Amino acid sequence: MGTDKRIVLASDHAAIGLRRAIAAHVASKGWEVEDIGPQTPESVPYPEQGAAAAGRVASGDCRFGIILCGTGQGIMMAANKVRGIRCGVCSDTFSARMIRQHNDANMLSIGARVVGEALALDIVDAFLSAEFEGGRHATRVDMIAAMEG
Ligand SMILES: O=C[C@H](O)[C@H](O)[C@H](O)COP(=O)(O)O
Repeated sequence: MGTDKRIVLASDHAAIGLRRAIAAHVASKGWEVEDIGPQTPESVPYPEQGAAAAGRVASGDCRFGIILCGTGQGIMMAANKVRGIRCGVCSDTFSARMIRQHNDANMLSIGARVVGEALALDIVDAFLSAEFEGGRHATRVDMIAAMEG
């Protein structure tokens, strides 16, 4: 299977259960899942987990990344420090679709203490089924890339 159907998942300790549910869900949709963990409930710092997942996307080894922490915010901040990563936190399906269509996001972050499992799976589906629209949006995404120096 090529990298176009490979997705990396990672979380901190606050989102293990939801991460596993998402992993099973995307695997059932035909995605090859690389799950960075953690697998045990001990506290793990979200910056390390976000950076690890972002590295897999930035390297081109994974097409997308889905990351989770309690709010989705901290791990998103860490992932966006990695060159080439565009990650948004989503608690609704509209935003999940729009960060693909307008922002060409390559990572999605979800807060496990914010949204329930059913909504989280819908958010994942919205993200993975949307396509970047290019055009005027590409110009703006290029401006973000230019900020990376
Ligand atoms: O943005 C940070 C995340 O929400 C973390 O999951 C959260 O800060 C972890 O908190 P705690 O260490 O109290 O479980």
